Amino acid sequence: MNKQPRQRIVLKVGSALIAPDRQGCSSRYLLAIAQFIVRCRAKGIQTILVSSGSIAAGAHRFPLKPGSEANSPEAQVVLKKAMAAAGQTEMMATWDKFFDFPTAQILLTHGDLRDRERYLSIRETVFTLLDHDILPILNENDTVTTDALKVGDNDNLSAMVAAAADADTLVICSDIDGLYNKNPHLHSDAELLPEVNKIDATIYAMAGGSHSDVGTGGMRTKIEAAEKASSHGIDTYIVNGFKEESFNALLSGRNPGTLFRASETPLQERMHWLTHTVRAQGEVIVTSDEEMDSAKDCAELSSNEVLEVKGNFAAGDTILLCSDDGTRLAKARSNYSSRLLSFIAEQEDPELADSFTDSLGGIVSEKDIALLCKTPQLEK
Ligand SMILES: Nc1ncnc2c1ncn2[C@@H]1O[C@H](COP(=O)(O)OP(=O)(O)O)[C@@H](O)[C@H]1O
Ligand SMILES: N[C@@H](CCC(=O)OP(=O)(O)O)C(=O)O
Repeated sequence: MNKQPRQRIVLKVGSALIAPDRQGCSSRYLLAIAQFIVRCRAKGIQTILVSSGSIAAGAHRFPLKPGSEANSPEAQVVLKKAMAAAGQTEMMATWDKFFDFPTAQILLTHGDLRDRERYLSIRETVFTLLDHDILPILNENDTVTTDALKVGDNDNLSAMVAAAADADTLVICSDIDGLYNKNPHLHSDAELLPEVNKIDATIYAMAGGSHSDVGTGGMRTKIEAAEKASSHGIDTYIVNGFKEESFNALLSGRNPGTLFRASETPLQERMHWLTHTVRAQGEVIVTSDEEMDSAKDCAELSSNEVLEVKGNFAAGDTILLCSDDGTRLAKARSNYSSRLLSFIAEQEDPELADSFTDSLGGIVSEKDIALLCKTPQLEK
């Protein structure tokens, strides 16, 4: 489905705004946010909500029983999943009562987003809901997800949703005015950055973690989200969701927080998905003198140039191509499993190795390669 010639906003609302004291959902801050959604829609701006808060909203249903074992990390995870299940319905009911139009719930995990078919299916569902003036409300499906399958924070999730939905703006509503040059909860002289045009290691170095009982990720995950969104041509705002003025400012075209400008050379949808949504299942190390400046160069990779195969991956999984000096060259879908590729790469006779790839095809295909601009391994 093609991008429609209209504005589309993804609004991400953090837990602190939904269930600030973990005593169920509170309408205290949501009214201004709901009004913003209503006013966006009245202006013809399509709106999608990514709402955190199921765990914080459900927490009050699980008072700690005397002598219970709920303090071990494993028990905490189990408890949070149950809180999310109980809190999600309460959270949806709370949003629903603000609107005189229908809402729809979409719960997903990273496992859904990294699978191309499921990703496209989510995309089409969102477009269909928007076409019918229904407000999509998304959250991670915390109850079913596992470490391997989760996105883990709704900042990154909102950026993946914004890219999937071809949005032009992502608004992250937080408990603070925007990105400061250092954590303002620790440094009284911290200064707010109104605009960020380039996200690099200096910007990441400004970000600390969360200080609240309910937030996940702090500023770091918001910058990651802004980086993902920007490279898909999406402007990202971090604003203070506690302040009604933030929403008035946005509606009148002013920036109330920090604006991360969209890249002027955005990635095309499929390349963006490969770069920012899919996670690599393994690595293929190639000699650093290899020319890897284009997708065509990568697609011409031969098994003789493979130095090492790391991790366990199946044919069709995504891998990182790295050079032996640690530079990340590209992300690509592998046409080989890790076992088969290792077997071929270990052949001492280059002609024999070539004969395998001649009959089985290239290690990666040109259409499934996203170049990574030669980023160092530990950039962030
Ligand atoms: N450089 C920074 N600028 C602003 N906030 C920061 C910074 N570094 C760390 N933080 C913390 O990030 C918090 C916001 O993230 P988080 O607690 O995850 O909330 P949310 O629920 O909105 O996602 C701030 O309240 C602050 O404590
Ligand atoms: N999916 C979780 C929220 C995770 C999250 O990122 O929370 P937050 O930092 O408050 O946006 C929930 O619904 O409780």
